[in-house]
Amino acid sequence: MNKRKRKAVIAGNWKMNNTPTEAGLLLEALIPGVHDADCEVVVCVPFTDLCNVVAKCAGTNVHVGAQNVHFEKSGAFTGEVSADMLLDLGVEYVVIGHSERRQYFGETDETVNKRTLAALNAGLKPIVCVGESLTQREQGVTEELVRMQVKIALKDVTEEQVKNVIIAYEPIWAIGTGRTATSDQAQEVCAAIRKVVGELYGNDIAEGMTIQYGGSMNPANAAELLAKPDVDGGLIGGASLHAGKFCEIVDAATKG
Ligand SMILES: O=C[C@H](O)COP(=O)(O)O
Repeated sequence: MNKRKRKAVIAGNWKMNNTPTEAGLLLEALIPGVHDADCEVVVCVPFTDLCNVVAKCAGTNVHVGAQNVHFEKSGAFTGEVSADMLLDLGVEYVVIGHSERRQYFGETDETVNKRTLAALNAGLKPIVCVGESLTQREQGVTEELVRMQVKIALKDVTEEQVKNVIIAYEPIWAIGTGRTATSDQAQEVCAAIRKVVGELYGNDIAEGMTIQYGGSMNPANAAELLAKPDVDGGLIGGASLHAGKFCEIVDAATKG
């Protein structure tokens, strides 16, 4: 039993990796390795894997997420997937506003807000990503930027709904680079996020919110990052593609 204030959420973001067949093989190794985890375990997988992954995770403690959702309910939006479609498949979580979507697919704070509302209205739990570029960090605007990203993402989200939101702090310069934020840097920004949530919704809601860190989290640095009081979990990219590494991170969160 760990001493965390909040239950940690360890989410693997597979990004554009793993065919349905490969997903099945990865889960065969992963599921037994996390069965006694004392944290929430989530895998956020490509749309094409969702059906198989939901079936494979049924009856286990592994929860399933998607990596994006469209904000309209239905209609002429070729290539898009709605929140109701995900929910009907048995999906529980959805990553929204990942920096790769902001960088390569024109995602903005406004569309992040629309997707967050669509996910919440359908009953999905959004994992909303925020974070600064290296230039923004060097210019000293990290906190200001992240505050703005959080405020816009949560516009019109009700007090009841925000209890189902997870915020993932992902400094862009730490994603896939092997360059992790120090545990103090991660703590500082996660605490700033909790503060702005407190200003918007009050301290009780802010204290209950799960705030993850993401950016080159791995078995070697997870325990130190997760030991910080405002870091309630991780959004893991590269290391989530290896069952052994992912299980070690889950283990670090379990030991707390
Ligand atoms: O969503 C996950 C993050 O982008 C982190 O990716 P990474 O662990 O490969 O740096």
